[in-house]
Amino acid sequence: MLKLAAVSRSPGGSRAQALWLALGGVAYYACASFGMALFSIQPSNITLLWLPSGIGLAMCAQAGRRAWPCVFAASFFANAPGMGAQESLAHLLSTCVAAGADTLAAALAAAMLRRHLPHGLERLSSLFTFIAAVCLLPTLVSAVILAANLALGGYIAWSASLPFVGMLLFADSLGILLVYPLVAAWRAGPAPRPGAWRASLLVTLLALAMAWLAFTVFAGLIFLIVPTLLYLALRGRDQAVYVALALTISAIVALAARDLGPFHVVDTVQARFMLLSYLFSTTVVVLGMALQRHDLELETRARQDWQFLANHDALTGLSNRLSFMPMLENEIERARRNGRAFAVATLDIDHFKRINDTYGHQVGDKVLVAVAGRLRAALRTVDMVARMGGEEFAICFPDTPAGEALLAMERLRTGVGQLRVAAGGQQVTVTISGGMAVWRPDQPCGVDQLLDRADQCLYRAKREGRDRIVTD
Ligand SMILES: Nc1nc2c(ncn2[C@@H]2O[C@H](COP(=O)(O)OP(=O)(O)OP(=O)(O)O)[C@@H](O)[C@H]2O)c(=O)[nH]1
Repeated sequence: MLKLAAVSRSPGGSRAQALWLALGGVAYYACASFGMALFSIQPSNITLLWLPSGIGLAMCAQAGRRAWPCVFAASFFANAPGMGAQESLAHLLSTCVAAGADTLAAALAAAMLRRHLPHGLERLSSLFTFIAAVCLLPTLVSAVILAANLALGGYIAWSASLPFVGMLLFADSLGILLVYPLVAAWRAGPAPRPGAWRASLLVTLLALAMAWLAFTVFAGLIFLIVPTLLYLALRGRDQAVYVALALTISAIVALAARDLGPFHVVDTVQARFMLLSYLFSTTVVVLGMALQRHDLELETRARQDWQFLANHDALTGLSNRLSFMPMLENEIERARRNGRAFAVATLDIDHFKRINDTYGHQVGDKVLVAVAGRLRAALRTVDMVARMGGEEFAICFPDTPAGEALLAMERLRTGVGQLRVAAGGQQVTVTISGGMAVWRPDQPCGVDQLLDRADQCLYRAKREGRDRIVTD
C-alpha cells in the first residue's frame, strides 16, 4: 500500500525555508526548461509532462504564500524565451499571465491539499481525492487561463485551445502525481540504507531499459513496464518507488517526444504483442493490487484479534482486568463531570474450589462460562462486566443510584443460583457472593479505592455466610 506523509510546514526556521524555496525555484526553472526541450511533441511544442507543477505544489505546501514569488519568478524565466517576453510589451504581459497561472495552480493545489488531505496522501483510498482535488481541479483552472492567454497572445489558434487545455491538464496533473509523493516520502521517511537501494536501482534500470527497447525494438515492452514498477511498489521503499516512477515516466515522455514509437503501430506482429502485453500487464496490476488489499485486510483482522485477546478473558469472552480498569477510570471522570453517583460491585463464586475438586477443572470452567453468560445476559448493555481473575468478576453500573444497582445485583445472585451445569450425570448448582460500593460526587475516590471498598463488602458477604450481596 502506498503510504505517504504530507509535506508539512517546517518548524526549521526561516533560513532553512529560504534555502528550501531557493532550491525549489531552481528545480522548478530547470525542470521547466528541460521539460520544454525534452517533453514537447515537435513541432507543436505541447508539453507532455510538466514536473514543475509538482515542484510548485511542494513549495507552496511547505512555505505557503512565501513560495508564490519564487514560483512566479521560476515560471516567468522558464517561459520567457519561448514566449518572447523581451520582444514586446504584449509578449511580456502574456509571459506574466502564464507565470501567474502557474503560481495560481501551485497555490490552489496546496490549498486543496491542506483542506482535503491534511495528513497528505496517506492511503490508497485518498488517492482519488488527491487526483480530483489536488491534481485535476487546480490544473484545470490554470490550463484554461494558459490556453486563453496563448490564444489571445496569438501563440496558438483559438481552435487549438481546447486540445491544448486537455494536454495541459494531463501534463500538469502528471507532474503533481510524480513529484508530490516523491518529495513527501523524502521528507517523511528515514533515509534509506545504501543496500536497500541496490535492488531498487536494478529494477529502475530494467524499467528504463524496457522503455528504451520499446521505442527502438519491441513496442509491446512498453506495457511490461507497469508490472515491473508494481513489483517495486509492493517490495521497495517509498522513496525508491517514486524515484523509479518519476524517472521511467520522464524517460518515456522524453523518448515519445521525438518519435511516438510504440504508440504509433503499423506492424501487425508488433500490434499483437502489444495487445498481449497490455492484457498481461493489466491482469498483473489488478491482481497485484487485489492481493495487496487482501494482505491488508488479513493484517487488520489479525491486529483486531490481538487487540481483542489483550482486552478480553479467553475463557468467558468478558473484558479482563486490563481493560476494566481504564473503563472504570473513565466512568469516574464522567461521574465527576456530571455530579452523578454510580455503583461498582465485585462478586465471587462460593466454594468454587470444591467444584473443581469434586467435578474437575473442566466442569469448573463450564461453571465460569455459565456464570459469565448469565451476568452478561442479565445486565444492561451500558453495564460493564469483567472477569478480574480466577472466579472473581466485577461490574460497573454507570449512572446508577445505589438502590437500583442493589436490585440488579440481587437479580444476578438469584439468576446465578438457578443455573444448572451438567457434570456427568449430575447437575451442579452454584451461588455467588457480592460486595458493592457506590461512588458519590460528595465523597469522590479513585479506582483502586472504589474497588477496595467493594472487595471489603465482598469479604463481609463471605464472612456472613455467602450467597448474599453486601453494600457499604
Ligand atoms: N476451573 C477453573 N478454576 C479456576 C480458574 N481460575 C481459578 N480457579 C480456581 O478457583 C479456585 C478458587 O478457590 P478459592 O480462592 O479458595 O475460593 P473458593 O473456593 O471459591 O472459596 P470462597 O471464595 O471463599 O467461597 C481455585 O481452586 C482456583 O484453582 C479457572 O480459570 N478455571
